[in-house]
Amino acid sequence: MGRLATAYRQAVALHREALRRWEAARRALAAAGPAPVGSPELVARLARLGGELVGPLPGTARAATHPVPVRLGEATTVDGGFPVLVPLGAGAHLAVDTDARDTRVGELLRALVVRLLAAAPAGTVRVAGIDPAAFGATFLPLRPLLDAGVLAPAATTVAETAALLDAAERHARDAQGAAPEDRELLLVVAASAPPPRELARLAALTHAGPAAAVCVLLAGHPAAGPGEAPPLGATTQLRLNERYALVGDPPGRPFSADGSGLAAPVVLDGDPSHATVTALAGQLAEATRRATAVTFADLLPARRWAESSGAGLRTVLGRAVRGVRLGASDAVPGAGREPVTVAFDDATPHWLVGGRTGAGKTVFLLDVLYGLAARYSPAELQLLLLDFKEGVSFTEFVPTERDPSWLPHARAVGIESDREYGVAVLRELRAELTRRADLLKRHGVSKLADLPPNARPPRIVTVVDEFHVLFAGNDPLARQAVDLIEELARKGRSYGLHLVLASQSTTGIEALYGRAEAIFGQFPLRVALPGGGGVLDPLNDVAKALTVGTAVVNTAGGTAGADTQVRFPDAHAAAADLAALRHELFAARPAGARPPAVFRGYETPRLADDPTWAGLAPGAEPPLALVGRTVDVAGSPAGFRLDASPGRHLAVVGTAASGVDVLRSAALSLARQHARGTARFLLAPLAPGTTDSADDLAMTLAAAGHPVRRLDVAALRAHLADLAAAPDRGDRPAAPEAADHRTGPVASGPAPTPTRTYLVVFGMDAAAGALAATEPETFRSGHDDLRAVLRHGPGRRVHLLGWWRGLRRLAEDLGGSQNRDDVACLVALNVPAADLGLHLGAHDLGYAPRDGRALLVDRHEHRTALIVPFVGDGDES
Ligand SMILES: Nc1ncnc2c1ncn2[C@@H]1O[C@H](COP(=O)(O)OP(=O)(O)OP(=O)(O)O)[C@@H](O)[C@H]1O
Repeated sequence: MGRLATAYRQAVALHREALRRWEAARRALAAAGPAPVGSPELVARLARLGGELVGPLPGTARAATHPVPVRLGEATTVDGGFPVLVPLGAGAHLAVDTDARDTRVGELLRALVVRLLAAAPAGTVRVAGIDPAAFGATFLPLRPLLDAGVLAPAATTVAETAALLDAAERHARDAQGAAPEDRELLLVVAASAPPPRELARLAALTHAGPAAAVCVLLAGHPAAGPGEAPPLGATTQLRLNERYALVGDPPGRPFSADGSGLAAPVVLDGDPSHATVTALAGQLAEATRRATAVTFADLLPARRWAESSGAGLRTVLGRAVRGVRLGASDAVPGAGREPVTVAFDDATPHWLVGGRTGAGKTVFLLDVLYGLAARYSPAELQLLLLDFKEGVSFTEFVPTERDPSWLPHARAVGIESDREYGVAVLRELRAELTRRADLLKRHGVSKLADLPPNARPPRIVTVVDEFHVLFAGNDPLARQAVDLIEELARKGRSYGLHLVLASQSTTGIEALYGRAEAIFGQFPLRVALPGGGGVLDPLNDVAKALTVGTAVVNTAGGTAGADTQVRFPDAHAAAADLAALRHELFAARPAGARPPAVFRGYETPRLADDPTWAGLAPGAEPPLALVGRTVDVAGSPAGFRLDASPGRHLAVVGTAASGVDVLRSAALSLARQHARGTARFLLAPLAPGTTDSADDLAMTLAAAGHPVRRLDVAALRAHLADLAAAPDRGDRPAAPEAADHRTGPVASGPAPTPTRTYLVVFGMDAAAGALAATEPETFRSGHDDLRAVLRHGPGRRVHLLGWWRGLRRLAEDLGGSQNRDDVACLVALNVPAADLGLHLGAHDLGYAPRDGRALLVDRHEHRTALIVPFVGDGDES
């Protein structure tokens, strides 16, 4: 009877008090005059008013620094009900004697979580759940909050609980050291009591005070005497009976004078609706996204090109993500603002970047490159950019038709690079390393940083995207690439040469077996993007929970504990800003700056577009037969000088139809180096389907004023005999053929005398039968004549340009591979590398035949190079 009477008195008193405050606040609000709806002033006033009556307005409570009143249910009295609010937040906790397997407790806990989250500004409360008894089921209805990143997956095992407590204790320590406005509240919700050890740690958190910014909601904690459960500090205790909850005195705001708590029984609030949870999660996710968004502008320095690369290069990657790791693989990210800076210097000379496809690797690299390019002038920094995937990672740094600007730091850019191109770039770098070693020696110093500023060359950052392609396979090329990378990684630090190797898979690269440690040991800075945990130590699993737009940066070779989680901006989304910066840097480029050398693996170069072709003019001696572009850093012309040495002929070998184009390029480029009418072309389209090409070529040559004649097999045979027998005939045209294709003005004047003869045979192998036959009178075969022409022709200004569809046929025509020097210039198309090696007597050619590529071999010059042959479209005239 006494208890009921007390409850009644308390209820009436609470009602009166509430009415009194309401009235006072209403009057105060009115007296203060009107405030515009939505104004911060009105919000602040309402917040004060609301906070005093029923709890804070949504999104305004500073629960990270002060307890805030949160409703937990309704007290029932004979006069009716009234809401019961208890203080929760930093330093104010709640315990229930029953665990969440009682549905009322689960519902209450969820309601409190939702209310606290709703009350505080977005991003200032994070929630971590412990639920050993129900294996996390208590938190399932809050799933949208998990997706929004404010709730961590529940700890259900002892290990997970211990890890969570580690994190919570770390959080408490950090918060105690942080300014109040920087604190975030960690709400630890135990749906059932963990084992005694962990329970004791949880209890200790309730004694840590408000500065620790922790709030504990602990269910299944009987408010029993000492010894049975660790005592809790600053905690409102709830006891459940069959129908009601009895609410103990809240810390600092007791209901009773004697410690007996609220005298009225309380009906606890039920679950928040799913719609409420979803809406809240949506708001929080959006607010978190906005609060933590990092923009491209965050990466840029206040002034362009203001920094010196003497001691190294630095740039801002993004912002640190402040997060509590809550278990083996989970993190609840918080909104960090501190910029994360990374460097290429003595401590972190090279970087290894990992991330699955679509993880944001390209974006990350663009962020880094623009960040560096904005800070350092081209005199301080140069870039070599190699991309081995299909894509457009670095295209924006090179001039295009649409945008002729380029990044002035870029020296060479490879897009969809060939491995051979990659190796060529690495070779250039090694040559640079040697040059720098000499430079350092001359100045008597041991590293770039010690050179006087006026003698110091720029640091060079080489980025290799999808580097596993470069090392793919176990062929000589892969081994060369690995050797070069190892040397550059080892020595680059002192010489200002820095490497960034990025890949979706950094393991299982055969060419690296046994050497990965030695090589990657030189890459102390590791960047793990989503799916890129392979670049970290196997024991370091921080990268597991990464989402696109975040990365783990580790400065200790991936070892756990040296990690910073960073959020970086989406460079793709800021394309306009990037372009603006690029144009700004382009406009500021030094006088005489040259665009980067560009290699586009997908490109099919045309003779007519080639700068070397454009520069060809009559009178070149010896003339150059252009066939394509070399796969090297400069994209240098691929061709052969046809001088007077025996064997200066061209054999194009392979079944690929591009053989026709190669011959065409060679013939047209040669023609361009002769004055009108001074070169004679004998065209023999012997392989099926080559007649049109030969006719087309004939017309173009004739239009350029050169005498042209079409030959069939018999005529070829006859001409070979003629050319072999009459040493001086090469200089003169045979009478009837000279005017065959003459057109235009040339026909009107006296014809100049051709000084060279080019015999262009489309499908030399088709003539094998005819050449094998012996002349009855002379006993000479066509092969005898051919071989005589091959040996003596160049001396008489006669050169053969032939396409053989098989290597064996070529060898037979030459009379065995011992005569291989008789045709010293070779363009091998789709010829198996082993056969080619055998023919050339060369091992380890490192050539893999593929579309759009050929191997150029000049036996006289000991030159072997991968080339991209020209394709013809008849535009060269
Ligand atoms: N910081 C970021 N914030 C938001 N979105 C991002 C961020 N970084 C990348 N993305 C998005 O992720 C997608 C993939 O990015 P990106 O092209 O860089 O991936 P990648 O790892 O290079 O993929 P791939 O290897 O397949 O080319 C893009 O749509 C990009 O807009």
